[in-house]
Amino acid sequence: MKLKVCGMKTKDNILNVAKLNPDFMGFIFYKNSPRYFNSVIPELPEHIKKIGVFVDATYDYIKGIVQKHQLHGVQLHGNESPELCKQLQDLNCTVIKVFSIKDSFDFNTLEPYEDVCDFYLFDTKGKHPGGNGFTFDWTVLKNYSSIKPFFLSGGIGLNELNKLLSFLKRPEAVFCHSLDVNSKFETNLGLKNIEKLKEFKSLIQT
Ligand SMILES: O=C(O)c1ccccc1NCC(=O)[C@H](O)[C@H](O)COP(=O)(O)O
Repeated sequence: MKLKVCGMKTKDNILNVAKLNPDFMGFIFYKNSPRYFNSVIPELPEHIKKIGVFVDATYDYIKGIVQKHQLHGVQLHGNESPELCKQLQDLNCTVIKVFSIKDSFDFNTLEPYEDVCDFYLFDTKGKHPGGNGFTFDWTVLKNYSSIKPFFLSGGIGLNELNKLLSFLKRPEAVFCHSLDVNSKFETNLGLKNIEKLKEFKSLIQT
């Protein structure tokens, strides 16, 4: 199972997380987030994909950030249109379209995005567009009707491990490509706990 660590902020912490070799690292380019990234991403090993997180940003803003930080992909947390996703794919960017779930979800909503994004990411619907820190009912994914690989996100931490490992054995997890973690591994906003991440990574990869 692949791992994305999201909401990175400071140089030392970014470099320490990078030593764990996650598959993706996420940087939030949404000014209202306490994890807003407004700095320079230090050089990372090529195999760690740099993902920019946006909420209802314009094409020009996203394109500017992608070019400035040499991002591999974008993660879209707002009401971005399929047309915008297509434009971003044409930039040679991996597009991860986020859908937030509370108690239920109409998977027909995904249909217009099928051909214009590379991954879906299922997060928990809460007060904020992301980083809410609690899980949604993963059994909702029993109705997942696509074959597109998805990221599972929202409140995932070490305490969720047993539930997570049993979810990953279920048929509805067959297209689960990566786990996305954030606030449950923080010592402070944007600052990740390396030991906890190391433990989590080893447990999801055994
Ligand atoms: O984390 C944020 O502050 C944030 C704000 C606005 C949009 C997205 C944001 N985070 C994106 C992520 O990928 C998070 O990892 C995801 O929402 C799960 O977060 P958490 O529930 O804290 O594990």
